[in-house]
Amino acid sequence: MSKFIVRGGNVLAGNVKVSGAKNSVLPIIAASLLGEEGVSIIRDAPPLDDVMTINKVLESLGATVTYDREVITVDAQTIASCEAPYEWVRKMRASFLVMGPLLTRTGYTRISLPGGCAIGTRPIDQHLKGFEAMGAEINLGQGFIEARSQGRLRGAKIYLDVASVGATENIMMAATLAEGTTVIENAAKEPEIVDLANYLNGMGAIVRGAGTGVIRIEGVEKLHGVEHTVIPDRIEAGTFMIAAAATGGNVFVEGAIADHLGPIISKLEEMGVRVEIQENGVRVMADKPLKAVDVKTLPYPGFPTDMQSQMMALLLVSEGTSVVTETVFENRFMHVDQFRLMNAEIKVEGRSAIVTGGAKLSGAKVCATDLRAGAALIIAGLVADGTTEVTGTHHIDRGYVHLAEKLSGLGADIWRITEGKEAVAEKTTVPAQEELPLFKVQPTWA
Ligand SMILES: CC(=O)N[C@H]1[C@@H](OP(=O)(O)OP(=O)(O)OC[C@H]2O[C@@H](n3ccc(=O)[nH]c3=O)[C@H](O)[C@@H]2O)O[C@H](CO)[C@@H](O)[C@@H]1O
Ligand SMILES: C=C(OP(=O)(O)O)C(=O)O
Repeated sequence: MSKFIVRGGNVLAGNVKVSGAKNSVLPIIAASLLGEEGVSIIRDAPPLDDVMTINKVLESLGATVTYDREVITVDAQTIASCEAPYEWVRKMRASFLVMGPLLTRTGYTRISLPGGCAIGTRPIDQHLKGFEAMGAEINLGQGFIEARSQGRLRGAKIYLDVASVGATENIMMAATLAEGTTVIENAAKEPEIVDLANYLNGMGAIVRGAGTGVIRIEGVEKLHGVEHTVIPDRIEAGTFMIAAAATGGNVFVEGAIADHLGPIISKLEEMGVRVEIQENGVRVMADKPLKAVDVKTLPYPGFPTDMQSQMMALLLVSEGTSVVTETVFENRFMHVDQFRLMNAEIKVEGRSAIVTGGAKLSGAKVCATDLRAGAALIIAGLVADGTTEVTGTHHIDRGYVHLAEKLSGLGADIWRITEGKEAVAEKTTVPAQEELPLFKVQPTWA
């Protein structure tokens, strides 16, 4: 049992460095399964629990994965299994991203169904629709999804009913080794999609249009390992920017790419925060009372759902009433009840939350109901009177590297207690690899 203890009242100041993006590195590691020749080297890979989990998935498939000081190497020349086990897939939805690479490389895959999770039901129909359009046969049963193709997948035109990040990535990866051209319409445009496309192109794929609503992929026969540096995490950057603004601070967020943070910068400026864009990062300065603003989450380049709860924490201490509308996930207001424990006044009406600003937040015992809710509660703790204890730290460890140390470096009074001791989890190594059978899976059509 572990928890963060935050004593509110300190103004954040100084410099904080952003780690590599969780939502880039996870699909990139999955894409490494496409490398039939050579080894991939992935730099700026953050030491997150999610990264360790996907590495375990790859190891369970027979790839050799090493992790050392934010550098991952993946040797996927030999694949021993096409089945991603429940043990790992249940821990993290992004494990499902191995389906596209495995299916296109070997013609068969069986993956445990990723469960629904706290923030919404999160169906995978668009991923499956894409694979089917490319000629795969899909079977569901006993908690697994099985996909097989007779011969190589075939390029197809696929219109996504929702601009799903995961479906765009999975289909894009599957299309790299398909026969002919695949066109994904209404594709997601997130910077992480562009990072993945760059990685795939480095492996020898031909992907064009990533970052726009139409992505075109020409299938090739074979891909190889490549060296790649992951982009900085825009959500982590945004979290520090909001923490700085909430405390009336002056913080330089090193590595933040302003182009990826458009809606966050705009909203902060509307509220009266000064944001200075520099070559290697973004400075946030808040030296006067902040104004309430309305926020609506949307797919990129709209306001990210992954920043909604942190933004709500900031709106709680701004002047006036704000309306926060969540359009991406149907159940992403669970932090509201936790904020209420801290004396917040928030009314939820359907997909909108009406936030009464000017709250005198008071420290309380609260629980992180998901990853970003955890960060938001810590931000609220930074400005609350007294002490806040945040449990549910396993959610936070999925997506933030050394959060307590980074905030302490900015002057926050925050520490972590693990099993009664003052400690901070260090996660820099992948647990020892279990013995795996080393036979090579051949494509079903070979
Ligand atoms: C590892 C990763 O990159 N995670 C991010 C990714 O999640 P993820 O890729 O799971 O999110 P999606 O973009 O797929 O989901 C967006 C919406 O589409 C719906 N949907 C999705 C797929 C599908 O087949 N059918 C369907 O209806 C979902 O239920 C949701 O309402 O994008 C989300 C939206 O920006 C972020 O919050 C997550 O942090
Ligand atoms: C929802 C998130 O991630 P995931 O899709 O990995 O659950 C997130 O990063 O906030």
